Amino acid sequence: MSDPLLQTSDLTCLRGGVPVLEHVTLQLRPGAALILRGPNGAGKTTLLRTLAGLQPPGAGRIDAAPDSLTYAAHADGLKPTLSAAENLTFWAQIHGQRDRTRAGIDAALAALDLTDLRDRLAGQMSAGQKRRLGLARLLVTGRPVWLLDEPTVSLDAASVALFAGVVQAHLATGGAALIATHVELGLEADTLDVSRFRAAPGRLADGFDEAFL
Ligand SMILES: Nc1ncnc2c1ncn2[C@@H]1O[C@H](COP(=O)(O)OP(=O)(O)OP(=O)(O)O)[C@@H](O)[C@H]1O
Repeated sequence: MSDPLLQTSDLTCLRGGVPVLEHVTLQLRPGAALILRGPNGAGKTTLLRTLAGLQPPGAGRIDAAPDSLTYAAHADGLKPTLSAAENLTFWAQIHGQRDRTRAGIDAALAALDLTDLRDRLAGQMSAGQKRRLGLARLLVTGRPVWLLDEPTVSLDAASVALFAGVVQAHLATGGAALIATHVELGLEADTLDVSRFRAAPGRLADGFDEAFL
């Protein structure tokens, strides 16, 4: 069996400096998707943010190759005054994919059914179109592990199916995905209910840095 692309052991995840999850142990191997479940407030976003490096763990380990993770958060994170193609070019460049060709950008647009909107400013797109463009960014990062927080928000049924196909194709090429979602994506994947890692009511972690609210 191939080595995991992402592995945590005994991880404590903090929010606002207070432990939300404790003893999180998971593995993600090439070709695998893991669906994160749990009621509102259970800690799915907190776990993804911690894995993405947006806040330091309170304890435990995260093992992944350098620059192997990319995070698609609740917000689309688009530049409204750039076109769809310009947004993807920008995103490819900040992920060090400077040689990403026009064909690569166009392929990402096509995968999310955005070819006709190639030159449309992101700020002039509908909510679902913006979300599809936000998801197309994943394809130009060159990163194998996708951390996805409610990726299907604003998507209609056809777009949910389209996106599920994009994830499936990513897995088929040896990628992996950790997906927090309340929606059934139809992927062959294990599920993990983060409620089982709920931390005991806690106090502010030692050395808490307010930069990580
Ligand atoms: N900035 C913050 N400071 C302190 N606590 C926070 C902060 N953001 C979220 N929390 C708390 O952390 C806990 C976990 O929130 P989180 O956003 O990870 O849940 P979730 O499982 O993603 O929920 P949902 O399904 O609603 O998206 C919640 O109790 C929430 O109120």
